Amino acid sequence: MADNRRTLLELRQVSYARQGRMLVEGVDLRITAGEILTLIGPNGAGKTTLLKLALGLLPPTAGRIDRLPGLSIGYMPQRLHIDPSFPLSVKRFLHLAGHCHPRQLATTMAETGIEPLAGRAIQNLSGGELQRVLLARALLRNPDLLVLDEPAQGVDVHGQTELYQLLADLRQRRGCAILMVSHDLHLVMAATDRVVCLNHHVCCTGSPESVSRNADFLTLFGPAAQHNLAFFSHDTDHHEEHSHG
Ligand SMILES: Nc1ncnc2c1ncn2[C@@H]1O[C@H](COP(=O)(O)OP(=O)(O)OP(=O)(O)O)[C@@H](O)[C@H]1O
Repeated sequence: MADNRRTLLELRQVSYARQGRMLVEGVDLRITAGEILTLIGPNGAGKTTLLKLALGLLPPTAGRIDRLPGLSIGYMPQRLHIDPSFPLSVKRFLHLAGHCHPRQLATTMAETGIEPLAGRAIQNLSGGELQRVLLARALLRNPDLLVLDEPAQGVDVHGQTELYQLLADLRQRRGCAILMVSHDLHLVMAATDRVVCLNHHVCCTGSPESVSRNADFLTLFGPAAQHNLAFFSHDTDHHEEHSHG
């Protein structure tokens, strides 16, 4: 991607209300080409709702959302309903979802390390295996922006580290931006350029270091945040080398 500072997506004062409840309130958010931006926040804070607004799956109640014309987005949802009575191999699932060239399918499966799963029934995959298949599906769109809703859910601790490393590699190799929701605070802090802490409204935003020191962040996450800081300090130098600021 030639211009790494190009704005891909911008939300201005975006709100979303449902049944009289304000789920997202006055959010400003800008995603530029090639950056990794992570949304954190407690359960029910509106993170998934905000992703759906950004994707255009929900219409905002107020505010405006601008997407770069022709922007290609790959979305990995938090949940996927698969009919257990309709056996479907991983390869067929990806083929149906991707409408892509067999060579592109093979490359993407290699990139995400799921070749050994090709013939397995999608219904029988473990949580971590399924997450990689869903990531591959999102990549088949050749996205400028990958949107991932809790990509590491159901993945064990070792697998989580690998998954975040894979995301960093994908960004490096493909130059795509990544917007993701995560609860794995300490892992995310090392694997992201910018953090947005959401509790319906944006509580704080900035580099991982600045957010992890922010009073609102510490209030929201309490002891978990302190724990996180201990982990994060190990990774700070490493992260700084790759930071986009
Ligand atoms: N279709 C809907 N109708 C009514 N309320 C909804 C709907 N979808 C979500 N909500 C509510 O909106 C709030 C925010 O939900 P959302 O899924 O965006 O939160 P989240 O931050 O992603 O949570 P989690 O971390 O638990 O996944 C929750 O209280 C949820 O119950």
